[in-house]
Amino acid sequence: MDSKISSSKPAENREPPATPLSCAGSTEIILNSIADGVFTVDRDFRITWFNRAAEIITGIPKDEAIGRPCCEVFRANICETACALRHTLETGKPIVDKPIAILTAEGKEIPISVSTALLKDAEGRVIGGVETFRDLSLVERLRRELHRRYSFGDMVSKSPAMQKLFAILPEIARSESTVLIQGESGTGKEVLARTLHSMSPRARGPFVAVNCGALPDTLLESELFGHVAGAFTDAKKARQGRFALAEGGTLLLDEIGDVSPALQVRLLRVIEERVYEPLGSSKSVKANVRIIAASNKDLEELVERGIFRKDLYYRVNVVKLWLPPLSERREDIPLLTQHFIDRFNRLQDKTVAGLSRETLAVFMHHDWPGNIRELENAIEHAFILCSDGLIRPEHLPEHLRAQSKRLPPEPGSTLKDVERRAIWEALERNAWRRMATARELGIDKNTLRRKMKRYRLTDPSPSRSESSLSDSFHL
Ligand SMILES: Nc1ncnc2c1ncn2[C@@H]1O[C@H](COP(=O)(O)OP(=O)(O)OP(=O)(O)O)[C@@H](O)[C@H]1O
Repeated sequence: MDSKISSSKPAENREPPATPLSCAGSTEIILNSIADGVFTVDRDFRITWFNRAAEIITGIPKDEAIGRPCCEVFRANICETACALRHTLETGKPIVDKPIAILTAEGKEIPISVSTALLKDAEGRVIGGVETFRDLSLVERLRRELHRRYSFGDMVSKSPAMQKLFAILPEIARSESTVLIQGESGTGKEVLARTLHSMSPRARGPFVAVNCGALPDTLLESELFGHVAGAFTDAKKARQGRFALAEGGTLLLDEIGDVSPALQVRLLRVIEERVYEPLGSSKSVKANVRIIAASNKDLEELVERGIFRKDLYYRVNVVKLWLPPLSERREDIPLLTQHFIDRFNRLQDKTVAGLSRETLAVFMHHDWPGNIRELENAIEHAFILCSDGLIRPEHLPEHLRAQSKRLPPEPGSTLKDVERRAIWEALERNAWRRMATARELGIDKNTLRRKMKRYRLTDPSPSRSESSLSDSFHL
């Protein structure tokens, strides 16, 4: 992406122009009428042209800007370390929509996105660079407002079901009732339990989580209740259990549906009477702990099947909260995505701006069996390959990348759009077998081949694409 703007200097002169570049009349009118800031620099990074929006965004009049080094005028947080224009002038490569911050003339920091390109004269010689920039203050304000409206502690969601949940959480947090959180794996049961704890009067006390499904029965028992020295062969010293560690705070019993019948009895007692005995001890210990239980299994069904005690179920099911799977709250995908991008940008000091259109389409079509954890992992994966700009399908984990090839073409209303989509749908119906597809569409196979080439329709399945090539005809 090269930009050509006529220079007032003779083209053969390789020295940076001493006088400002002048845009041809109509170009200048156009550049001054757009909302994006535009400025050009010579090869010494001195500003040679500055449009009206650049004056408005930076608060610096054109006459003051022209001739000065761009870092003095622009005062961006990347000027010293990662100047976008320097990168473009040194590598010849443009930068697109890099989010940065600048200081205005009033000393106010504002977020902007910048794009850069080489500036060439009429003969194609590089005479400097051009930078366009967009004020993101409003976008940022709206984003913060959205975040405020749709967030609750560390959780974000705009889905109606979750909004209802957020509305009752403060009251639930204030009470001492035992809470049961149900939802598929990765839907946020632990983060919800933490949120409840942090909003409760016990917030200054500890939050302790124990995954009851991860330990065998005997270990889990000593993990929960602790043991005295000599309680069993390896118990050289006494050890506190999770109930003791959670004293004065909240204990999350995660995957409670996996607890054995014997241990269910012990849990029932501690929940009912708030006392327990460490292993090997006959002395009862008081437990001042609020209990939150969580399960990705349907406890009611486990009760019906006789796997989970009914009385324990009623004890933990005082307040039941259900977290819907991500596939049932797709409206949350963009919000959660931005939430994780912001978090990884902060943690990894990167400037990833968001998702490309294709990536967003992949995310919106995927079923997310691993729910929010899977989404978070996909974005973390993308951050390995992407430091700034937009996350594109090639940055995604393989299983998602493969899906990007499966997406239907963008809807459109021109005859070409409609034809492209009809061919894609017929190919999908016929598992991308061209003979069968051509037959269904009533066209000859060479016409189908030409149209597939024109519309860039390729078989998304690599293994099949070879066989479908050989079973019908060769490109
Ligand atoms: N509403 C949300 N907003 C932001 N982040 C969320 C939300 N829900 C879940 N997460 C994040 O998703 C990840 C998985 O959440 P969490 O561990 O709480 O799920 P879980 O249901 O307890 O999973 P499991 O059943 O496998 O233990 C965590 O990193 C959590 O911070």
